[in-house]
Amino acid sequence: MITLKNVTKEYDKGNTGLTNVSLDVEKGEFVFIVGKSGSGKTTLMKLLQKELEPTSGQIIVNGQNYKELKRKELPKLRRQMGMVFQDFRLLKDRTIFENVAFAQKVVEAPNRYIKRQVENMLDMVGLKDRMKAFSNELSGGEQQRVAIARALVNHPVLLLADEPTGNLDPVTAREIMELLSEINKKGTTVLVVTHNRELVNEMGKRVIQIEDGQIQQDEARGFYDI
Ligand SMILES: Nc1ncnc2c1ncn2[C@@H]1O[C@H](COP(=O)(O)OP(=O)(O)OP(=O)(O)O)[C@@H](O)[C@H]1O
Repeated sequence: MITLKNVTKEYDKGNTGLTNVSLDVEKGEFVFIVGKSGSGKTTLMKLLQKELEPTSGQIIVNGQNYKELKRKELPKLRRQMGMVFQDFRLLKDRTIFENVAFAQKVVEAPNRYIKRQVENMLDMVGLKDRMKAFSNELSGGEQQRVAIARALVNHPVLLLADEPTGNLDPVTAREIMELLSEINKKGTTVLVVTHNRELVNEMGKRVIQIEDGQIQQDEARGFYDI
């Protein structure tokens, strides 16, 4: 699903985001990305979204070599990926339904189809009965569920989550991580950047540890031992 070959990302003024990173993630995997602040985790996520270009090396996601991708093919690539962030990033003046439907409107699906899809997604995250509420009427955990529904409504093959539990209390964080795990069990490949040591150690998933822009450790049933 994801292949990185000798990927280096240097920022202006000589700051290095990643150095010579090679990595393979198979379809259907669940992977935690851990590492200290400034180690390069967000750089990796941005490279995968093609928000940043690597200085050198190759990135191939879902069979698409980023170097060969034309600008007009970018929206299609992005639709194959769902994104979830620490700060939820919902539209505050819109209802829950509209927040999720918005992602579908972008692909110009027919209204009846949109309604069914949005309701299915909100049902999956346990918020169908709140779909007329506004996002500021929801708790942090509920807002993150909406963000997850929005990320999945176009049926992406890959879900990228950057610190999805960073703003949540421990109980809610566990619920959100379990939801991501359930989504993964249904077939979506999931990458989660996190500082949540307890949940990483509990869940027994693959853990890739990044240190100073390089992969320090990559273990199938890893631990967060930084
Ligand atoms: N836009 C930028 N311009 C210059 N340097 C940058 C830029 N973005 C990141 N960096 C540098 O690249 C390195 C990796 O940063 P990155 O944001 O990927 O780390 P991170 O592991 O996501 O950190 P955190 O856990 O704090 O979010 C850091 O040294 C950072 O200062």
